[in-house]
Amino acid sequence: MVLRFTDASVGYRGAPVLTQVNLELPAGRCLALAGPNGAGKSTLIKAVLGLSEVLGGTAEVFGRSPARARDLCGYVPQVGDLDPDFPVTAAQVVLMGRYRRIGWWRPTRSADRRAAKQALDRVGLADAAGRRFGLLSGGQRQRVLLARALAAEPRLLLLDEPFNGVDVVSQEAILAVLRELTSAGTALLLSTHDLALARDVADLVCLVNGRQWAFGPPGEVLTASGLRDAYGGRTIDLADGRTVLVEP
Ligand SMILES: Nc1ncnc2c1ncn2[C@@H]1O[C@H](COP(=O)(O)OP(=O)(O)OP(=O)(O)O)[C@@H](O)[C@H]1O
Repeated sequence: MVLRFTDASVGYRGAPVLTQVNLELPAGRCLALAGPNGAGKSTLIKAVLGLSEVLGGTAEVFGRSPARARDLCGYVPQVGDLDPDFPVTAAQVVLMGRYRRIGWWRPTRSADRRAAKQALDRVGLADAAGRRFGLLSGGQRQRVLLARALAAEPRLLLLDEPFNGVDVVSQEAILAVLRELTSAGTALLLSTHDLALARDVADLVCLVNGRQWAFGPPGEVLTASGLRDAYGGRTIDLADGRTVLVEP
């Protein structure tokens, strides 16, 4: 199993942010973390990376503690978390994805540069290699960050709100890569506010808000009553079988 959380609580400096996490993620599957702002989605992603604390229960990543599985995981942070003025090209950002393998103090080899180029190609941005990262659109920057994670050839890829502020072209490019990854056996954990997207792309959904409210296939988790419980809001059932959430 790629991920196995059992009665886990995660948080910072001893204070839990998200409790009662019980989930499993097998290889080649996509798990979406859904929940409102401040629900603890990023904190759970950081727990998998060993960047937030597991305060109770157990959290296994590839059968190890998160810190010991770090090299098997790739991470695509929220675009807004990065400083766009940092003076680097798209290709240099992607090359950073190789540092964990080669050590940042060692010179990159042609194999690393080739892997970085292939990763940029894969997200449809080969032409943008020499362009300054901060001058790319939000969607293009998100794709560059995806390419950086791909360059490390992870077996588990974590993506924090990968579709926030991303246009349709970039969203389609990202979705196509994510589908290729799961077909090749890579596991995905992504957070999203977009419940329709979670329903469409994920094999499994974990609904969180301070605690885990539900975990399972989208059809079982994203029900009107499940969403009402987790969000504490109202939902409207549409004729096409979808449920729309009305924030309180
Ligand atoms: N480094 C930190 N130290 C202490 N508390 C934090 C830290 N990062 C986040 N928090 C708190 O943890 C709670 C959950 O935040 P988190 O970012 O995990 O939620 P989220 O579901 O990802 O939200 P959003 O959808 O807004 O990104 C918030 O109350 C936040 O203030």
